[in-house]
Parts: sequence; C-alpha cells; structure tokens
Amino acid sequence: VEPISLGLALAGAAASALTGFISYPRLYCYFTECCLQRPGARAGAVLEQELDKRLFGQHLVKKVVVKAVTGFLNNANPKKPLTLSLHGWTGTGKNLVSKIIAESIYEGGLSSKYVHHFVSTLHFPHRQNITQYKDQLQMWVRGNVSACARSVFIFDEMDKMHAGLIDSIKPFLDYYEQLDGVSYRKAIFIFLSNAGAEKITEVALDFWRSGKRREDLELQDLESSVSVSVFNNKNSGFWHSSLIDRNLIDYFIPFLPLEYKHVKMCVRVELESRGNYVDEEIVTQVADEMTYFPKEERIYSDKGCKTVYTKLDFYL
Ligand SMILES: Nc1ncnc2c1ncn2[C@@H]1O[C@H](COP(=O)(O)OP(=O)(O)OP(=O)(O)O)[C@@H](O)[C@H]1O
Repeated sequence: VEPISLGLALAGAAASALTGFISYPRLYCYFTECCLQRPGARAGAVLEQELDKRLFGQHLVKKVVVKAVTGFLNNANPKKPLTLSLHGWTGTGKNLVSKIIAESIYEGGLSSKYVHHFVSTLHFPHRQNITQYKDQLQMWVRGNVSACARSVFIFDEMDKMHAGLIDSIKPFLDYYEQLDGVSYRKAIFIFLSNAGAEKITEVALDFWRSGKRREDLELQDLESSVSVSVFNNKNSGFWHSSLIDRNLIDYFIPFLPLEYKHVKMCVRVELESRGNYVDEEIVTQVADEMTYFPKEERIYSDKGCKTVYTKLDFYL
C-alpha cells in the first residue's frame, strides 16, 4: 500500500468516524452524559422494573408514577411540564421514588447534572430572604432548562418551605409554549412533603378497620382529600398556592404508612445489600424494635423504614 493512499484511507476512516460520532449522538452519549439520554420507552421499563424491585407497600404510588412518567416521556409534544407532588409519612419512600425516577431517566440519577435537588431548610432557610430566593429560583430553573429541556427538579421538604416561594416558578409550570425563548414543557418537577400524611393515615386506617385489604385502596379514595388538606395546611409550602389553585400539579401521590411486614422487607434488603446472610431472627428483632401507631392497634411504623438501617448496625 502506498503511503499516500494509506494516508487517504486513514483520513477517510477518521472523517467517517467523526461524522458517525456527530450523526449518532447516542454513540457520543455513550461516553458522556447527555440531556434526553434514555429513550422514553426504555426509561419507562427501567422505572417499572426498579419500583417493583425496590419499593414496598406502595401499590398506588407504583401505578401512578409509572403511568404518569412513562406517558410523559413518550409524549413528543407535551403541553406542560410534568408535576408530581409526593405526600406521606416520614420514611415511606418519597425520596427513594424520586431517586428511582431520576435514575430511570439519567444513569447518574441524583448526581446527574440534569437532576437538581433543592432542600427547603438548606437552600431557602430564612424567611426574610424570600424575595431573593424567588429570583434565584427562577434563574436556576430558567438556566437549567435552557441547557437541557429534560431537566428534573426535586423540591424536598415542601412542608418547610416559606409560603409563596414556590409560586415564583408558577409560569414555568403553566401551559405556555415558550417564555423568553425557553420551553419548559419537557421538564419534570417533583415536590416532596409530609403534609397530608395525617389525612392519608386516617383513610388507610378506616380502610383497615373496616376489614378491607390495603391493596384495594384506590387513588380516588385519597387524591382529592390530600390536595385539599395540603392547600389548607399553613405549613405545607403549598398553602393557598396558585399551583394548586390553577391545577398545575398533575398528580398528588399518596404514600401509605408502612406496616410491620414492610419494615421487615426493608431490613432484608439492607442485609442483602451489605452482603450479609438474611437472618430472620435479626429481621424480626429489628422490626420489633421500631415503634408503631395508633397506640391500640400498633399497625403503622412511626418512622416508616427510616431508622431501620442504623438499628441494624447494632446487630451486625
Ligand atoms: N416503601 C418503601 N420501600 C422500600 N424502602 C423504603 C420504603 N420507604 C422507605 N424506604 C427506605 O427507608 C429509607 C428512608 O426512606 P425515604 O428517605 O425515601 O423516606 P421519605 O418518605 O422521603 O422520608 P421523609 O419524609 O422523612 O423525607 C430509605 O433508605 C428507603 O430506601
């Protein structure tokens, strides 16, 4: 082979590799994280599979989250961003679910540069700075959605957010095609809060007392009462919020309080993930150590699965 033709052949190969790289963004995204990384159908399948495997005792959550997120990701032309509001008792899986949603869309999950996690007490602590927070929040959201339409925003501790602050992002959640040249329609907003937990527990407990199966509880039994109680709760972060008023929250997702058997499932998973043998005696001991309410029936774990892991340290 002559040096010139070899050189030409190499140059040709390099050029075609380069155009291949450019014309196949997916290949490029194999090496570096990209916005809109995973196709909708694939993300939906991952989401369903992971929720089935990792989330216990939340049949309503599974159903609604899979339907809402998959439907949204598969819609090439959504009319507004997806807004999910997750409500329930502490330690029932709200952070876990938002993590699983993030991981289903971006491999990096919560560490992805397209997933943004705000914690009210950390990022917006002082009531007197609310005007400044409103401006910052608008800037953050606008900047990140400009960089990637499929940005995910998670707002934790909504019940500790100062009333009125969340309304500053209302325009982004509405049915606008564009605002100042930016379309927010492909973004996902997830709000987490303990507000509404009492109402959810009340309904679940009534259901249990009337001898019905937990799995027969339907979303209709809870959704509207949760949204009303959150709207009217002064400490919900959504107090008289125009997001609720204007129906900009697509789904209110109720997390049921966890029972003894769910706590045991959490202990087993933790034992396995630490590479330990699942000793049923330890599982029972840890579950027995948790406290349960109401006082008479002792059905629901006070802290859900939250302190299971530290309690387990004691036995290992
Ligand atoms: N329903 C569940 N299924 C499986 N694991 C769970 C469930 N609920 C909680 N856990 C586990 O318990 C721990 C605490 O859960 P998580 O942080 O998701 O609770 P949370 O509802 O967000 O609580 P908080 O309202 O206090 O923030 C996590 O490690 C999580 O994996």
